[in-house]
Amino acid sequence: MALLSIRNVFKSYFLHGKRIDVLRGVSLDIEKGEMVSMIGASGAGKSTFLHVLGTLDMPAAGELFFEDRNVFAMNDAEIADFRNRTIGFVFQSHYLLPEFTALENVAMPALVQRRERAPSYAYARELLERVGLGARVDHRPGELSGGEAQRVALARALVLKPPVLLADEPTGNLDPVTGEGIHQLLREVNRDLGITCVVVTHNATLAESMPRRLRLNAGQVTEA
Ligand SMILES: Nc1ncnc2c1ncn2[C@@H]1O[C@H](COP(=O)(O)OP(=O)(O)OP(=O)(O)O)[C@@H](O)[C@H]1O
Repeated sequence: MALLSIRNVFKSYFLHGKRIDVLRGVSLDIEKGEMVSMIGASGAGKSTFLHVLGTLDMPAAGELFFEDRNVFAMNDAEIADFRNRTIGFVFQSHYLLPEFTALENVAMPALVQRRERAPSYAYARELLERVGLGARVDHRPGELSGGEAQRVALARALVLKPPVLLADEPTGNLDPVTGEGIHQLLREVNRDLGITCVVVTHNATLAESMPRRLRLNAGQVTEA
């Protein structure tokens, strides 16, 4: 059984009386432990796809299964709980809280969503060491480089130990060398922690380095 299975998903936007059909019957299986890249032209719908896959947005039609669980059939509270337990997100912007340290930012989801205290700090510190920031735990976001801030965001996305990580242009704001460092970390997260990763990227070289490559075009997802 696939870890994630999307079935016949449709999603349109309506703006100023016009309808944009972004996802037009997308079906896709992602197996546990896969490392998948997704490319596609600007505006093709990659972010839309990732948001639907991550339950941040609901489609007009279609199904999402996580193992044998029918996710879109759940109520809102169940979907939110599913998302918190299952999916880590990294976006193009890091969205770190400026008044908190790197350590506090990474621990935040565990503090807020799981109401933990000590264990989350220990694991948050371990994750910051894993992303090479053991010496920056007390820095606030304004005291970090762009690449370092994105590494903190990656550590934060992992603190609840999600089985799935979705990354939307995680290197879009970074220079190529720093971006490659983030992709390397994503590969390590996939290999060492066994986390299933889907990475949307404009960088064709990085996309091609992933074991499985998808393309979003004309509302359809195909193997690239
Ligand atoms: N909230 C919205 N309301 C109306 N149209 C939207 C909305 N969000 C996205 N769109 C449109 O839907 C299409 C797909 O957008 P999406 O952000 O998913 O594309 P993308 O492939 O991620 O693009 P990019 O690579 O430029 O980030 C675009 O044409 C966009 O203008």
